[in-house]
Amino acid sequence: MGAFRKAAELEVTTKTAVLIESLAWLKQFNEKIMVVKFGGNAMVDESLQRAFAEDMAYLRFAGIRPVVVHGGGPQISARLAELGIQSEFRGGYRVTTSESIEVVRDVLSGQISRELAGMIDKHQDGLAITISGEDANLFGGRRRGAVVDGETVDLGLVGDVVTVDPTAVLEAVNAGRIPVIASIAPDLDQPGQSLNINADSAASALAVALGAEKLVILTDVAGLYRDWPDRESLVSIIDTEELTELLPALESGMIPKMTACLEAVVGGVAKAAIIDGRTPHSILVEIFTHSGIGTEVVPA
Ligand SMILES: Nc1ncnc2c1ncn2[C@@H]1O[C@H](COP(=O)(O)OP(=O)(O)O)[C@@H](O)[C@H]1O
Ligand SMILES: CC(=O)N[C@@H](CCC(=O)OP(=O)(O)O)C(=O)O
Repeated sequence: MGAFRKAAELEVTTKTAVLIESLAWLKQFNEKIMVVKFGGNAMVDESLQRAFAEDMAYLRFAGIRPVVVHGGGPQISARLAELGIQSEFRGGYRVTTSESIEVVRDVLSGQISRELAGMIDKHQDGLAITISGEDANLFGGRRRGAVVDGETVDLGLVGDVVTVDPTAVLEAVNAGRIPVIASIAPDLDQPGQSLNINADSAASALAVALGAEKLVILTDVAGLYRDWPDRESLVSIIDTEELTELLPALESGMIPKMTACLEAVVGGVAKAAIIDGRTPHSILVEIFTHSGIGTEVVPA
């Protein structure tokens, strides 16, 4: 009986400590915009998507204003494979043809945005609103290449976000809604043409334009590893100067991801964090505890 009571008391003390630790963060982030990028590799099963939707509702009802930008790389590759089209990545970006851009749009705006919004809406009708980067003048893009082994290579219909009109997103957020955004943009140089935008870089450009307090990127690794794949080399905090030096040594998906964090923080976002989205509710630990998790990028 004594031991049982002690265990119960300890459980209450632990829960109380976690709840009260969140007070500092609830105050800091109250009514602030937080851009959350949900990577395609972090949403590989429905239960992770459901937990993510729950977290977004949690943030919103805790007084924070979350804005979701989602990816869908593995899902786009799967759909292309069904159509007999092979995926090719260069420098972390998908080489995109006029055929594959239609698939990119279909999977991102037509499928994933709707699925995520539907799951968020389960917490309150009309809580989420889907917005594509092609809607309401949200993004304007310009074609870009990638640098591979010191050479610039062509990526086809791939772009950077060069203009952001955040009006529609701000209207949604001010109405208490959670925007769910797909990373595709009209090409400013070629009217009628769409460009495939890496979702990390779209999230970063949007975070800067919105003056977001924080950018959080959910992926399928614990964070940035300095000597990938050495699991002992996880970086917990890095400033923009050190990251600028490290960037040329990075490979594959980490290139757009860390570039996005760097550009967000240089652009005025106070912090950018990369966390493991495969652990359900990891974002709550990142936001509401002192130690956080994953890798945090801060100003130099
Ligand atoms: N230095 C590094 N640190 C962590 N992950 C790395 C690193 N270099 C390459 N990677 C790879 O990058 C992947 C994450 O990028 P990506 O697949 O594009 O994710 P997402 O779909 O979430 O955008 C990791 O799963 C890992 O395989
Ligand atoms: C240009 C480019 O690479 N675009 C990405 C867009 C989706 C994305 O970024 O998805 P993740 O966040 O899951 O990687 C692609 O086609 O895969």
